[in-house]
Amino acid sequence: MARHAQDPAAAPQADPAPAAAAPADTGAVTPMMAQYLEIKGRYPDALLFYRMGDFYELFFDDAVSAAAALDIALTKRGKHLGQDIAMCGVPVHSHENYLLQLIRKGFRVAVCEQLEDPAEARKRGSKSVVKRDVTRLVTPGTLTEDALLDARRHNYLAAWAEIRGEGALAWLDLSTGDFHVADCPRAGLGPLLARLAPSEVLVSEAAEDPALTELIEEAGAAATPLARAAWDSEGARLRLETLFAVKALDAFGGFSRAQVAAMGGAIAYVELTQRGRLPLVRPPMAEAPGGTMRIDAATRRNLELTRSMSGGRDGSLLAAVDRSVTAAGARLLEARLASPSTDRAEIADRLDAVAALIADRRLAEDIRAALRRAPEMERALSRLGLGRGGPRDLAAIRDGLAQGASLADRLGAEDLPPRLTGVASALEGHDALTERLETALVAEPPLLIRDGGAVAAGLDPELDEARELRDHGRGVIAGLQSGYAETAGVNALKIKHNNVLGYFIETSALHAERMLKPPLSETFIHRQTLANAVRFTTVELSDLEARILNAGARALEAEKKIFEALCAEVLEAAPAVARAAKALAELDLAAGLAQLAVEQDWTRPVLEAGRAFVIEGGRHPVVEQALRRQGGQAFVPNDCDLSAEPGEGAGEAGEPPRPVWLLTGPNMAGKSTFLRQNALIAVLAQMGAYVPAASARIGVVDQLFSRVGAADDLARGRSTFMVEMVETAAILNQAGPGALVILDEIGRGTATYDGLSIAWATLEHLHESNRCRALFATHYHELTALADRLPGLRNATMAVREWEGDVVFLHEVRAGAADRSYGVQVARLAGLPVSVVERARTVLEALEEGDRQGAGGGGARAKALIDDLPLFAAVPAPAPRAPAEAAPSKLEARLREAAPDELTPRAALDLVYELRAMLGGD
Ligand SMILES: Nc1ncnc2c1ncn2[C@@H]1O[C@H](COP(=O)(O)OP(=O)(O)OP(=O)(O)O)[C@@H](O)[C@H]1O
Repeated sequence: MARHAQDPAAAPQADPAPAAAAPADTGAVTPMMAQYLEIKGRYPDALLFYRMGDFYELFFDDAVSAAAALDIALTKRGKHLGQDIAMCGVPVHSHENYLLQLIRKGFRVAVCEQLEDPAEARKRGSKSVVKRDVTRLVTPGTLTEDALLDARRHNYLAAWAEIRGEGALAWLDLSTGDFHVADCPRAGLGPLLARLAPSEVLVSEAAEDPALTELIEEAGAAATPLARAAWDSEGARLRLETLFAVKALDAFGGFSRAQVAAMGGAIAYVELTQRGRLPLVRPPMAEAPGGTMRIDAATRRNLELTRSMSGGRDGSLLAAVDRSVTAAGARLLEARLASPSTDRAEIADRLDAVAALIADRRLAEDIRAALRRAPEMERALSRLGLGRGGPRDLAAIRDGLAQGASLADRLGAEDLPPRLTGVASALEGHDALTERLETALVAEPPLLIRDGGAVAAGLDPELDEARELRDHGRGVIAGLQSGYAETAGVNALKIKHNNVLGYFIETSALHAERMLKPPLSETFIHRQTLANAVRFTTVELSDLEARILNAGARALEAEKKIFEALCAEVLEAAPAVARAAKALAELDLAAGLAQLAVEQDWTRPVLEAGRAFVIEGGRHPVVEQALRRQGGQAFVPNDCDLSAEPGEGAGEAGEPPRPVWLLTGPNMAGKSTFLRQNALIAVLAQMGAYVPAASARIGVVDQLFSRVGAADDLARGRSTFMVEMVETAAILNQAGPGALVILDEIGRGTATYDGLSIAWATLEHLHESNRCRALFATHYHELTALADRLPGLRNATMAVREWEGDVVFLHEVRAGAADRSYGVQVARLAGLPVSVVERARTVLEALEEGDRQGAGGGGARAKALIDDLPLFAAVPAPAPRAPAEAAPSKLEARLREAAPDELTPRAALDLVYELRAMLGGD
């Protein structure tokens, strides 16, 4: 629990609390309160952490909000303009935890520090206030502390700009320096945010667009408006050129005005929050349009790419494929998985690296062993860049580079594909810096430089001497004592210490005689004569004393100087160090994917130019691993061929392509699993991983869509069915020929016939208009008849066997259509009461019988059955629906619009014929 700075001991060095010295009700404002209000006035949207000695204090409304959010005591202190001042505080030494809680709850925090020693302030007069100012504005997107970050995830700050209808998104991880930008029209913002999952998104204040804010918040990020001036593309260009110390930004490639504005907005915000300290940002990388597979938010959720449905990492594809041993490797894996490539050369390059490490298992093992010992360099470097680093960050760079160098040696001896030779060369050439850090730092330095003991012995004679004095002052004095005894020829001479004189030389009155006379009196200076002892000092002794007293502070000063010099040297080499850090991440990723492929028996996919999609023996990576963990049934592999162009498929030459599969089969038979596994195989293949299949041949997928009969989205006030339809509409409007679409039980959220009709029309649209590769699972068996009419449609079904009235799932996908649903059997497996299952079975039989007899008969029969059974007969019949609720039939509508008075006999007869025809039948 945070204590409160109310007792004077808690804030020994601080000046009086804001109102403590204020006459309680005169309304006068103390100088300190004036300072507080002035600073707070500049940060109206943030909680102000106002430093007072060992505490950060919060006042007024800030205190009320923070005390509630942190569950700490809220107190009162003094008055301001006649009102009590609310106050609460958190200790400086443990403030990070509180900071994190506040940021998670959506607050921003301005950290206001004391910029001078309180003693300095006192020199200006007893009433003067310690100088203070905000040194940092802490927001979700600008965190750099390890304690506040998830090591295995990026923490992106994104900025979206729009100039004359052209949009762009820039994203920056301040904790690693990664900086990217891409064209991003408003319509593409949702999917891109879903991919990046930034924690904060900056938009122009001028936009004032609630829909935009809603979109950002839906992506789980905080939306932060930024003044219009920050986005001006010319100002932004200058800001970027200054940051990267280049004459023209073009040095990094051509950027559109919107891209420059977005990048400039992000950097302006960083400058604002870091109070002018320029972070170590890597030169921006522009993402080529269409360079990655487009996957929207709903698809990501559905396929559980990086998060499972329940929101955590467990159960996601990411968790199932992560074999990385470093945090940077894990971050790279997530970034790749979230944005599979569409560039075949790039994919092949990545796969070559994985293949090489599968071929040489020894090498892969050695790499992983070395990486386990390599500390996090990216975040250490970024903290050093922001002046927030410590000795341990330097040690991380030292050890990371050292591991890198030994890895480079190991890799250099092998014949490797380009990506791995590139890694090796990025890891070479840091020897001078590594050696420098090795000689300068102790093996395990402390977290903070002010703790002392970071710099190794033997580096700096001045530091060594100061430490010697600090730690062994007594020994040095003892050495001096024996020297003096010899010089004076007085064995009984002692060096002693008291609080009045400090160190002094003491001898008996008898021996003192000689020392009071020349030549000894030139060395020994008389200080005090007591009854039977005389005390002396020497210039050397008082000098030594002063040095012993200051030794601790001097040692620390010397360490700080060396630390700063080392930081400067590391920052000088920052771009190369950052490249080495990236290279280690790349190596970790490749070695992890190789490990995964070997361990899970995965295969290298073949990426093609056309629209093939031939998977043999495909498996679902997450379900398969879950089944294996449970130790029960093995996963049943299944083939899939959605190839869309003649000659691409696995079948006989001349067989027409059937890119759309309609999958039927009972509940629980494995339809959803099959659908998803094929999408996941495409994602894995294009991120550059091996895939869970016996073989896979895939024409690059540029858009991936997946929809499941949706869950309610009550937060947005949409019903299940509405969500499902909105999402389906998005697919039908967007999916192009390169898309892969997965639709699971579309239409199930409404009445049977409406659902069936919608599913029907959707399937036809996919086949006729979108002409993409698609998998469509349904319970509407009626749809299977479409295979006769749509040449690109193939019926497939999940095989089951019936055994003693129960259904046994074989999990095999076969050609053809399911004959029935087995829903009742599945209900029985699920443990529905026997009476209910039996009743359901009877009702089902009646309905099926009715169906065979024609539409009306079934209903009548079911009604008769219901009447038969007391259980159901006891339930009162539902009240008849109000006529207004029922939509008028065509017949009724036609009749209603007829005006009898105006009809000629002939027209009336025609109307009768017309109505009779509408009625249908014989
Ligand atoms: N190929 C397979 N091999 C082994 N087990 C499988 C396979 N496919 C699915 N299963 C098992 O069957 C369970 C149900 O699968 P899934 O949810 O895909 O069925 P479904 O047909 O979509 O069901 P519903 O229609 O009720 O949604 C899975 O959780 C898994 O345990």
